[in-house]
Amino acid sequence: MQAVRSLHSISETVSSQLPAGLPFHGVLAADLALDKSAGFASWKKLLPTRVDFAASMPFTWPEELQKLLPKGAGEIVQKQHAKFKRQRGAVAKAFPSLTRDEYLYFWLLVNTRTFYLETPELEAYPWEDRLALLPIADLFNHADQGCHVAYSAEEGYTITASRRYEAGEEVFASYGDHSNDLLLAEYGFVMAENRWDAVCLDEVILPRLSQAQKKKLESNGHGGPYMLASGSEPSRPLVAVLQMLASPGESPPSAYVDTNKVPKLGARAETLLKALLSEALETAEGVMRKVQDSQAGEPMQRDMLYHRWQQIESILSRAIDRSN
Ligand SMILES: C[S@@+](CC[C@H](N)C(=O)[O-])C[C@H]1O[C@@H](n2cnc3c(N)ncnc32)[C@H](O)[C@@H]1O
Repeated sequence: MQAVRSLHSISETVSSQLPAGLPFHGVLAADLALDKSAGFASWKKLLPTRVDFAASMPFTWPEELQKLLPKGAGEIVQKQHAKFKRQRGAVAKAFPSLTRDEYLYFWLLVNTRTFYLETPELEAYPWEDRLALLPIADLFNHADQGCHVAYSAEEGYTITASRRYEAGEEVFASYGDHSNDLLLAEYGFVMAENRWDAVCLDEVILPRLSQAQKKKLESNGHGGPYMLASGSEPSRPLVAVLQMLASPGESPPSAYVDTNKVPKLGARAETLLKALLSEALETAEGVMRKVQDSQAGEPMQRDMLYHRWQQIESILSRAIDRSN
C-alpha cells in the first residue's frame, strides 16, 4: 500500500502559493480543500461529514464546554486552536475564497486520519511534517491493542495483526498508547476499556509545590504531568512528588535514589495520596454537575463530556478503594 498524499506528492499549484515553513498539516488541509478531481470525489464519499466532526471533536464545541474538559484534553484543544489560527491565517491570505468552515473540515480530516511517513527524504523534516493520508488504511478504528502499522521504503506501509481474527470480526489498528483524554481531543471518541487510560492529578498537586520544589523535581526528571494510570501503581514522578510533599525535610526522596524500580510510597505519602484523590474526586463531581446544568452546545457533546468525567470519577474511586 503506498501513501497517496504526503509532502512528496502535494500539488505544486497549492504549495507554491503558501509560505515556506507553513506546517504540513496546514498545507495538506489546503490541498484537500482545493482538490476538485474525480479521484478525490470518490474517496470523499467514505469520509466523515462536517456534522460528524461537530458532534464528536471538542475543537468544534462551544467554549463553555471546552472549558469543562479534563486538563489533559483541554490543553490539547487549546494548542489545536492556536495551530489552526496560524495555519488558517496563512491559507486565507493565499486562497481568500476558501471559507473557515470548509478549511476546518479538511484540517480536522488531516488531524484524525494521517499516518506517519518515514522516508529518508522526510527525515530532515520535523515529525509534524512527516504526515501521509492513506485511503482505505484510514478506515481502521483504534484499539488499545490493535494491529501495528509500520513504514519501510521497500514495502511501503505494512499493517500486522497482533492476534488471530475470526471472519466478520472488526480488525483494529493501534493509534498509539493513548489515554482517553488524548483520544477525545485528537480523535473525538473515548473507549470503554482502555489499558492506557490515566487521570492527571496536576490540579491538586501543583498548587502545593513551592517554586524550589518544582525546580528540584524538574531537574530530576520528575516535573510532571503527574498521571495516575488506570488500575496500576503510581508512576515514578508521582511517587517522587508525593514523597517530597509528604516529607519535605527528607532529602532526597527515595524515588530519586533507586532508578531500577518504582519505589514504595511510604505511609505518609500514601495518606497524602488518599487525600489528593478525594480532592480530585470532589473536583470531578463538581465539573460533572456543571456539565449537567449546562445548556451549551448539542446534547451529544454534553453527553460525551459527561461520560469522560464519569470515567475519571471511576478511576479515582477505584484508586481510593485500593488505598483503603
Ligand atoms: C482513521 S479514522 C477511522 C475510520 C473511521 N471510523 C471512518 O469510518 O472513517 C479515525 C476516526 O474513527 C473514529 N474511531 C476510531 N476508533 C474508534 C473507536 N475505537 N471507537 C469509536 N470511534 C473510533 C473516530 O471518529 C476517529 O476520529
